[in-house]
Amino acid sequence: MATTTTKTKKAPPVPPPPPKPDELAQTALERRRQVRLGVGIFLILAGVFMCFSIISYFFSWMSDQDKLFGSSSMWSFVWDGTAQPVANWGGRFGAAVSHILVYKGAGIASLVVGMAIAALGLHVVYDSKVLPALRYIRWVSILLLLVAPTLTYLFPHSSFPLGGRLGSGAITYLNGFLGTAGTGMVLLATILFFVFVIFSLDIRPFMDRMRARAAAMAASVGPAPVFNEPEQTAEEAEPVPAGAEPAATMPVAEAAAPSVEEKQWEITLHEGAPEENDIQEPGEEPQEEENEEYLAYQKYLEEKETAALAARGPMAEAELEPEPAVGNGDEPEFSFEVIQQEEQPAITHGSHISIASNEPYAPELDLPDYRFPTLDLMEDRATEAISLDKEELEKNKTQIIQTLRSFGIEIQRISATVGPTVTLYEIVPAEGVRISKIRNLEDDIALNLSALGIRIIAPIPGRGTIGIEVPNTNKQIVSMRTLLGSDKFVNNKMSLPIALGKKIDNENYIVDLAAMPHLLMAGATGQGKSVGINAILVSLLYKKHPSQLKFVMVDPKKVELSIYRVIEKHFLAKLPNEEEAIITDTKKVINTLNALCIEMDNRYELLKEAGTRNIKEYNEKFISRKLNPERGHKYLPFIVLVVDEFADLIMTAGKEVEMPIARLAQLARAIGIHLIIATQRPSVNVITGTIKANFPARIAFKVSAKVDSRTILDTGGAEQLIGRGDMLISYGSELLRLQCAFVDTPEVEDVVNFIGRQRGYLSAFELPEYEGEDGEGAKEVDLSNRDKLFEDCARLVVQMQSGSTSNLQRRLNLGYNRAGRIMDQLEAAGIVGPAVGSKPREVYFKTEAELEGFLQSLD
Ligand SMILES: Nc1ncnc2c1ncn2[C@@H]1O[C@H](COP(=O)(O)OP(=O)(O)OP(=O)(O)O)[C@@H](O)[C@H]1O
Repeated sequence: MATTTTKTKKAPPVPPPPPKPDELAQTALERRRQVRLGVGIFLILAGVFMCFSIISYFFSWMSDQDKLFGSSSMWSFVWDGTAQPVANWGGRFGAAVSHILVYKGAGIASLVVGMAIAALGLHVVYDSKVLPALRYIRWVSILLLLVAPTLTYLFPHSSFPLGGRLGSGAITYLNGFLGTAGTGMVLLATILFFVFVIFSLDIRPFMDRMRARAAAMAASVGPAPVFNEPEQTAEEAEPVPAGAEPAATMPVAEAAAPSVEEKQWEITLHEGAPEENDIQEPGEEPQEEENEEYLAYQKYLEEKETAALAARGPMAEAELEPEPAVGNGDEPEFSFEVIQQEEQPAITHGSHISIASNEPYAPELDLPDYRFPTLDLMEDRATEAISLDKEELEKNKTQIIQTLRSFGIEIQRISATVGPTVTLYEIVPAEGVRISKIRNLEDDIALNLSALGIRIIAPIPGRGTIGIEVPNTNKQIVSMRTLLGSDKFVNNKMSLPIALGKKIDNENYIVDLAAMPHLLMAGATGQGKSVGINAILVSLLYKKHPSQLKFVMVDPKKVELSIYRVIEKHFLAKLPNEEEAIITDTKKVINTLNALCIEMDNRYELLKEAGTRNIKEYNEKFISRKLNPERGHKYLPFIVLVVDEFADLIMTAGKEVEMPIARLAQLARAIGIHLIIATQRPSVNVITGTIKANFPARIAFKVSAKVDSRTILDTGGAEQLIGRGDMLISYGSELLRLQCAFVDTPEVEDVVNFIGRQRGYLSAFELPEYEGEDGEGAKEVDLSNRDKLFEDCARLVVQMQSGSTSNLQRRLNLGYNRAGRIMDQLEAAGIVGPAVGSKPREVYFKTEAELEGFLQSLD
């Protein structure tokens, strides 16, 4: 059987494929990395070895030097295996290296050579640029050249070669050339030169400060400055209107934003149906007019702004028109902006006052570049104007006539005024109908008309008619922008104009807070208080320059006013050393209120000295440079204290808050401190008699019960409001229904950010320091100079066993400050304990007999 063997043919060995070019590159890269690593580690070890050897040279140099000098050459010393062992930690090689570097080289300073080599090794390991090597060489050389001669110069007789040959050689040469003193000076000058170069020091600010101090000292002994009689009237110095540039660059009249033609929408219902033409749709023509003028005005502002930016150079223009971000295929777009902050000198309040000039003083020059917020920051709500429903008017009119007839009241005439949220039907009753009859039927009429929030005004003061207010089905939002752009707002001469809203006849309601002079706002939660506060604050921000107005903000709810934080350096005031300008902590509120009381007293002193009766007269005198700043006179900005949620403060701090508030409310009007206090709890223990007596202007938003309305306004009506900014304001003898202007939080944010982005003062306006009663920085009380009523107060306190300042005030008819002073004296005498929050102080004497004995011992 034949066998067949199949020989499998061996395949020839396949050569490995040639490496691809990028693989080659990769390998070369890897090899380079490894070489670098090796060299780097070598350098690090060499540097460390060198340092070790040099350090040990300090201790071993004497014995090793003998052995080294005993050898025929350095070379044979290092390589001679039979030579005696050396003490250097680096062995013979280390001893030889350090001998060369220290003894023959630069002494101790040679250490930097070892350190530099190790550092260079680190750079090589981490693959940094080689350039640092050159930098190292430069700095090492400088150090060696400086340190070696200096050490030799300072320790010329040291046995150790501190400066090495380099040091001794240099000093010997310099001593011969300049003498010892000259050498010292050259060394000092060289060291100073390098210190200034290395640390980039600049002595010019120091020199400037010294010069300024010298000038101030010279001025204080020089002649007093001359204060000129004014040529300009106070009116010319009036504040700049909203939206306008400061008066220095643009006259007030020119700067005025366009006025809005006020329109009243009145229909008169003659014998039934209203005439077509009687009704004018709100917001059509006037709105257009306003827009046109407004746009022109905006264009003017923009042009001005562009010109100003152009004047500031190319960087500023870049801010105006940022380069578009360039996107590339599917890569995400990436753009960045570098905001260059111009270095500006710090501005403090009244900082430009020392300008020697005959010109009237202009407080705005503190921040001459300040731009008022522009109207475009406010949302345009013109489209939200109502379309008046004639059917609704007709229906309501018929119902009113029929209801009154069913109660036996005939009417002569009825007319309607359509407001933003309610329509006022004015009725003239038939002859012989007594108004008291209608007033008595108020509830029944309201029930029959069965509309929510009906309010009857019988009679309308000064009109002799009876008013019935009926809410509109479609309510109009009152646009803040319209109010701020209105002629009445822009061109008024009020000190603190606030645009509150629109009256029922659509007239803009703009009043002067300075004349009010304080404002109390109350209403149930969610009815528009915060919007109202924002409307007031925004109005003031549109009208006042940061030098003319400061706010003290108290916000126990912590969220409502925090938005205004960004204008701290422009418009806010706070206690010295206080971090937060918006106060949320009750204890700090008490201190701030008391600080405001001190500010008030200080201002009264200034007014008295100036012989003026109020802040307006005082500032006018100051502006016309009739008051000397060196005698403490200064321009006084208005201060507006805003408290959002007063109830919270009263609940936690009670009298401690109520007393300074009442004091401020009573007295602060003349010196330009005004209060705006809001609460959602209109109860009698929050809005107390004292508070009410001092707040003649009060606003009520919708409340839940008539009693609350009475607490706020002393009359009912607020319970019938319809919410969402519908409000009643009691001011003077008037009680008006208003629709509050609407300003949304993002709009407020835009306004404050617009201001906050601008250059402000160095810090917030500082109120006077107030030391709390609780002993932090305890006041020094002089018991030898006790108040006349000290003993009476002591007896009263012991009788009542309660150390309460307000008790002293009430019982002995004392002022707040005096009662506080006496209480401090009682504490210093050890009759009462320290204050603990709002609680009365502890009385240490239990009986009057005990006290009498103590009082005699005091005498
Ligand atoms: N003038 C207004 N015009 C239109 N809507 C308003 C107006 N005022 C308030 N509103 C509406 O009512 C809501 C609540 O208003 P706001 O926050 O001012 O109430 P509030 O009384 O401050 O409430 P709280 O006491 O809880 O803070 C607003 O979000 C807004 O929708």
